[in-house]
Amino acid sequence: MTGSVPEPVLEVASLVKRFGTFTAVDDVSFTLTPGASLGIVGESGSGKTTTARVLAGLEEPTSGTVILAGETATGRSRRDRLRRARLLQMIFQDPYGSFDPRQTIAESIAEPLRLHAPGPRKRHRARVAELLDQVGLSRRAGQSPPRDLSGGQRQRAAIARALAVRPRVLVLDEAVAALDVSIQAQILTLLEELRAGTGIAYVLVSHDLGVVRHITDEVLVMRHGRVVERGATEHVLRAPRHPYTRLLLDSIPSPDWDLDRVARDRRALDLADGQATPVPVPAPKGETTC
Ligand SMILES: Nc1ncnc2c1ncn2[C@@H]1O[C@H](COP(=O)(O)OP(=O)(O)OP(=O)(O)O)[C@@H](O)[C@H]1O
Repeated sequence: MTGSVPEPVLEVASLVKRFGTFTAVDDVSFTLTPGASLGIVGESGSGKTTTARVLAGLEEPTSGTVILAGETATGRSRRDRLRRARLLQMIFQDPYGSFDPRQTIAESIAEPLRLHAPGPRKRHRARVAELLDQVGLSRRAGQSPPRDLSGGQRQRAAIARALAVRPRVLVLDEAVAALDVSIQAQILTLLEELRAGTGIAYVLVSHDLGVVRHITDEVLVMRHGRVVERGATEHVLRAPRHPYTRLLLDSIPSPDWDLDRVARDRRALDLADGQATPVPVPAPKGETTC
C-alpha cells in the first residue's frame, strides 16, 4: 500500500442477506475510506436498509464479509458488538423511538459515553455540552425530554448521540426523509460540516437523489438486492449508464415530467428481468381473442 492511499475504514465484500429463500442483498461489495461519503440509492425494497442493518450488526449476513477498521465486524459476542458500536453508529429516519422518553436529551447523549468511555461525570457533562454545541442545540434543548423537541432538533440530538464516542463511520438510513425541505437542508449542511471537521465517513441510504447528490461523493444504485451501477455521484447522476438509474432520475417530478415514458421504461425493465408479464396486445376491432 502506498503512503498516499488511505486504508479503508470499511470494507464490504460479497455481502449476501437472505430471508428464507428470498435474497434481499445479493453480492454487494464496496470500500469506504476515512472522510468518504457513499450513497446507496434504489427504490423501496431494493435492499438498501438491509445492507445498512447488516453493517450496523442489526442483521447477520448470510455470507460475505464486513471489515471495520481492519477487523471482521460480524461477530455476535458482547465484545464484538461493543467494538462495532464504538466504530460505527447508525441514524434512522425517525429517532424518536430510540430516545428514552423519561430521559433528557443530555442524559441520552451521555449514555454511550457511560458504556464506551467510562469516566467521571464531569468529563461526560463537558463532552455532552461540546456535542450539543457541535450539532447546534442549546443547553435548554439538552435539558428537555425528546417529546419537547421538533423533528429537526431530534435528528440533531440523534447525531450528537451517534458522535459521542467518536465513531469512524456513520450509517444514515433515510435520516432526513421525514423532515421539511428547509430543515433537511440544515441537517445536510450540519452533516457536511461534521464530516469536514472530524473525518468521519458516511454511508447514506436514501431514495432521494437530491439528498444523495448533495452529500455523497460516490454512489451505489441497488435494484432487487444487487448493485446495478456505481461511480462518482455527480457522474452517475449526470450520465447514468444503467436503464434503472435513468428510470430513477426520470421519476423525479419536474415541469417536463413524462409519466407515460416513465411507465413504459419501467415496464421494459421489468420485462427484461422477468418481473412483469407482457401486456396483451388488444385485438383489432371485429376480432375476438378466444
Ligand atoms: N426481516 C425481514 N424478513 C423478511 N423479508 C425482509 C426482512 N427485512 C427486509 N425484507 C425484505 O427485503 C427486501 C429489501 O428490504 P429493504 O428494507 O432492505 O429495502 P429498501 O431498499 O431499504 O426499501 P425501503 O426504502 O422501503 O426500506 C424487501 O423485499 C423486504 O420486504
